[in-house]
Amino acid sequence: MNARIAARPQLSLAEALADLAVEALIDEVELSPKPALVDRRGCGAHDDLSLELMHASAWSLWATFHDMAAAGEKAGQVDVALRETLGRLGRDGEAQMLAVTGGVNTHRGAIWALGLLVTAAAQEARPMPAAVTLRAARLARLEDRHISQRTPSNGERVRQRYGVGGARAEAQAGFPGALHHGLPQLRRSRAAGAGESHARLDALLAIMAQLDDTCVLHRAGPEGLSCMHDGSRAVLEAGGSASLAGRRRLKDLECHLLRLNASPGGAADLLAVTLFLDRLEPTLRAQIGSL
Ligand SMILES: CC(C)(COP(=O)(O)OP(=O)(O)OC[C@H]1O[C@@H](n2cnc3c(N)ncnc32)[C@H](O)[C@@H]1O)[C@@H](O)C(=O)NCCC(=O)NCCS
Ligand SMILES: Nc1ncnc2c1ncn2[C@@H]1O[C@H](COP(=O)(O)OP(=O)(O)OP(=O)(O)O)[C@@H](O)[C@H]1O
Repeated sequence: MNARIAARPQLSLAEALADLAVEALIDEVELSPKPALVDRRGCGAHDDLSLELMHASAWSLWATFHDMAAAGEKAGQVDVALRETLGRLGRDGEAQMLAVTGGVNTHRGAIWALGLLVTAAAQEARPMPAAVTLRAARLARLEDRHISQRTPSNGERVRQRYGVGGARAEAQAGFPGALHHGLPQLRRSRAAGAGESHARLDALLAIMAQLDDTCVLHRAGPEGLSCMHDGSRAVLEAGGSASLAGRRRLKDLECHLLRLNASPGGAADLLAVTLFLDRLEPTLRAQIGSL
């Protein structure tokens, strides 16, 4: 069981879920190396992000995740009223994040994905990954009437230009990048004897090998996306990040992504989702006890 959680035996369900979400974000950013992303070595392809900023941003989101989970628990079911409450909490969370980071987007995609998932998890008697992602998808498919007509986001521009789905479609489909790629690879690599960091890195690569990541498309177009897909697949096919051949290919992949200024931020968010889903049921069973 997780030490931080174990030290607080009286957690409510919403508190335990907020802890899990923040912890998934911290573990994602701390994982090193990660190709062209912020990690303990540096800021990857980003000149406006740092490890410290990512930590401060993750911690600042605890209350947002808590309130989303509490809203899910109170509502008890998926409906438009809950979707609109989440929209409001998500926009407030984004504003809080931007206040902490001085206007830099550190975790917009993560607020969206983990926000839906903590809310869904709060409603599941037995929060197994497939059930929680399905419920989160049902929430994501509902329309929020209060979404304002803001200036198009980077994701919106890229979706229109290249006809890809992005963060919204990934959630509406039940997070296949995490459920069908990240999580199975994490568990396969562990079962094959890889250390935990290598297993997590392999999970990230399995996500990167297939995701239409709008962060990459926005910064480096289709060339960047193909480089990410092909390069990640090459590492896994060479034996994964724990093998020498895999590590050589990982180095090539990072050089290539950095040259293109491409950063797989969407894949990083889905790694956080993968870590969240991996721990969800066992942690809540140990922590809340009533599952
Ligand atoms: C859906 C969101 C992420 C906006 O997405 P959009 O693509 O328009 O914007 P933007 O480019 O700013 O952010 C997208 C982010 O998603 C991540 N991402 C990119 N590609 C993908 C992908 N294929 N799959 C998953 N995540 C991705 C990246 O981190 C990226 O930075 C979200 O910010 C939103 O709609 N918020 C409104 C408030 C709301 O309803 N909140 C609900 C909280 S649960
Ligand atoms: N370790 C990480 N390193 C970099 N980005 C990450 C990391 N973890 C998650 N991300 C995600 O990547 C996104 C940031 O990417 P990016 O800076 O490309 O977005 P942007 O603000 O839309 O675009 P840009 O800064 O290129 O104009 C965040 O929404 C965040 O959720």
